[in-house]
Amino acid sequence: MASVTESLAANGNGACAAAAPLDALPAGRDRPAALISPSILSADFATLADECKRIVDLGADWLHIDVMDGHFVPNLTLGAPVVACLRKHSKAFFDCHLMVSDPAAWVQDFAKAGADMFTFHLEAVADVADLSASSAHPAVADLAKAVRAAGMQAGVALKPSTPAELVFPYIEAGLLDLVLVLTVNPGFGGQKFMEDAVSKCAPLRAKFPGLHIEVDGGVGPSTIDAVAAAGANVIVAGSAVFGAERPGEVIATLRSSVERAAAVGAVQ
Ligand SMILES: O=C(CO)[C@H](O)[C@H](O)COP(=O)(O)O
Repeated sequence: MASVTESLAANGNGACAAAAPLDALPAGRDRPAALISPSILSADFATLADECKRIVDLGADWLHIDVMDGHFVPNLTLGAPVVACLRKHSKAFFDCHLMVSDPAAWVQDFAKAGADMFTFHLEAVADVADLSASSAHPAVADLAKAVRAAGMQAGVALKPSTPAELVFPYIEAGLLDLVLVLTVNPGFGGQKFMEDAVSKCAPLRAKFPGLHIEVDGGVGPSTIDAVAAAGANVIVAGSAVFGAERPGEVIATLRSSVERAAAVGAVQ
């Protein structure tokens, strides 16, 4: 699997190239395809395998799996054993978001369980005060490398209060496949979308045109246009999809908003 930086190098858009002005990006330049990743946090856990199949059949590209340890966030969900059970029923891309205090402890278990993306929180691995926009923190870099070495793609998640620039060193070093921008404080589905937080996507998209930028929290038909305009291409939606009368229509609405924004190319 090529890393983001390898892909950028291959298509002539090195990650270190000067960022284009936000309003001057050529239409669709290298932005990865729209991917809709419904969060199974809002599914009926009693029939999880059936819920996963239903939502993939209705057009979901990935399945977003929220893992919470009751410590990093004040809620408990599921762990690697449940992912392993789901893997027996689904070939879908498992987009796992680890809201846990010690993500390094779970890399091998999630790899064995069949996770495809392992996204850990920057704030769980180092004190935000010790992070910098210009140099990589060894604990974060080592964890991203360990995720890749275990055969998964590596993602880093940012709480709403964490600046986007703190993740730049790891993208520039070619260590990340995805950055997850939280637009709610992590822990629960069904919260109100924080519009301020989505503005973090714009500098990421301007500097890293080929990066997967995922937005999660309060995303649905009424908020997707702001998310898409900011440059996100991977869309997580829990209650808006699983709570809908016609989830397939919601998935299609989310996708077409991202595709429209990518065709225009600008980020706001
Ligand atoms: O990470 C999460 C919460 O920590 C969830 O993925 C997210 O909040 C999705 O739920 P909704 O779309 O209902 O806001």
